[in-house]
Amino acid sequence: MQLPAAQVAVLEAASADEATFVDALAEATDLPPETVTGAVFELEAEGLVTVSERVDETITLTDEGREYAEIELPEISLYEAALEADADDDPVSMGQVIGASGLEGPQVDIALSNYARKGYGQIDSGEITADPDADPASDEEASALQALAAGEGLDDAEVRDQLERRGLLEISETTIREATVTDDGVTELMAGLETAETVGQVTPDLLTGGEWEDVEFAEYNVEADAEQFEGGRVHILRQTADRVKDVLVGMGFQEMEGPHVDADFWINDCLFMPQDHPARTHWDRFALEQPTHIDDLPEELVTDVERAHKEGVGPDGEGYHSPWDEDFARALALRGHTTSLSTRYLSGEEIGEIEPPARFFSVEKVYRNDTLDPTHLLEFFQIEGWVMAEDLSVRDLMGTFEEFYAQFGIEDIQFKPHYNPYTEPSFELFGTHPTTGELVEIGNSGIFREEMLEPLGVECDVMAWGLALERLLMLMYGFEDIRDIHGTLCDLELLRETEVTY
Ligand SMILES: N[C@@H](Cc1ccccc1)C(=O)O
Repeated sequence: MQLPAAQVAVLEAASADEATFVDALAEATDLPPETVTGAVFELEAEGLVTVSERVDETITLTDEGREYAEIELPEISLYEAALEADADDDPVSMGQVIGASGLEGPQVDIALSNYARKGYGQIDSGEITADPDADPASDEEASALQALAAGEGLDDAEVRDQLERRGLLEISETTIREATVTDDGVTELMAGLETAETVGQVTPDLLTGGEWEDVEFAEYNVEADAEQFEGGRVHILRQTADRVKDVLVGMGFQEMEGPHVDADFWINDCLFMPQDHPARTHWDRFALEQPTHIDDLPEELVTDVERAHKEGVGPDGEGYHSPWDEDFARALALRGHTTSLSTRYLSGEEIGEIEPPARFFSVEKVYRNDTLDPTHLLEFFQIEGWVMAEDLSVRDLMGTFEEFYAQFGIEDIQFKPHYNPYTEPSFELFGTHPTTGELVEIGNSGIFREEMLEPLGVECDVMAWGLALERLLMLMYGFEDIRDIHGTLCDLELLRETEVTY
């Protein structure tokens, strides 16, 4: 029998009595392991050897993991500082405890995001408590890091996954293959093997000399292990945002654009949000220090909005009967929702008066001073949208959402009655998380009230919404913590491997 040189060498080096590792065959034949792997598969295809394989895992600590194994986990430092500050009796200021803990930079985030999860205590609105019964000495993640640093293994899969997610260890997998010569292989070996010359690479000489016509070319081995390349790619949030835009354009919507920093007038007053509404003080807006106020507001609109706030609209109108201050409306802030774009467009300020029927959307960033947690970020993307047409009803609103979300494979939208000062009726939207099965709030919506539309000069119905792009991603890709896709704690593997297929 004639076989390529590598196969002859491998078959001769292998044994019929026991399985031989590819690495051992590589050493015995003096061939690179990938060549041996290729040869082994080809011999298997000829029925001359059998191949068995298993996947071996090696766990190694990252630099950060090694650091925590030596010093301690940031959440433990935070816990110790909180205990020291007597946080087991009363909640104490988080800033003070962080200062005392000696944690700095990203470690603060890391400590905060693991603290409550691991039962060290609670963090709420700038205050921290420490559970006196928590015991850092029995912290499973800390013990696992120490065991790994000491060269021991780690069997607890849950702890291992958690540490991997935290980027404290890396798991690499290698496929180990072994070959055993079959009876047919033995027969061929006894009969004597001849070496067939094969050519792996076409050269200019082969081509110009015409030799290529007579040589035998080596076959491609598509199963050989190859190096994995991790190039840059578009973030799944961006990919999904682009997809959302495509879907909305497909549904007949036009895109709105506008300032990230805007006057409260456009963000709140035009939405019939009373100036003493708790959200306007406690919504923790990010105010601007420089400049503090907008220069221009359309005068006539200011008068009409003020009147709606004070007296309401129509003959039986009811306003808020509370003071309305133009200076307050001129104050600048990072927008807490993109409904500021909707008020700008509806007022005619952006592209002139809009005639019904019309549909507009934006997929843009908004800013809220929330507490960072698995479902809340301080900056996130809102899918804003509105439809202006005669005689709109809640059926139109729900139908639009069903059509929109179905494009992303989400077919079980649920609605809950809600309240917004600017819509009546109002609905929150929920979807089911694919892995936890929990209901996740994904948006807020409603039909704009007269008190909002009349001053803007809109004479027909407008239904509108603000949906959370990141929450849509959670439903689509099944991750449970928004920080898996954003920021310093993101899950690189998830970002690398998630296919955006819709
Ligand atoms: N502005 C609302 C969303 C919304 C927009 C338009 C109408 C109703 C609700 C929010 O941020 O939650």
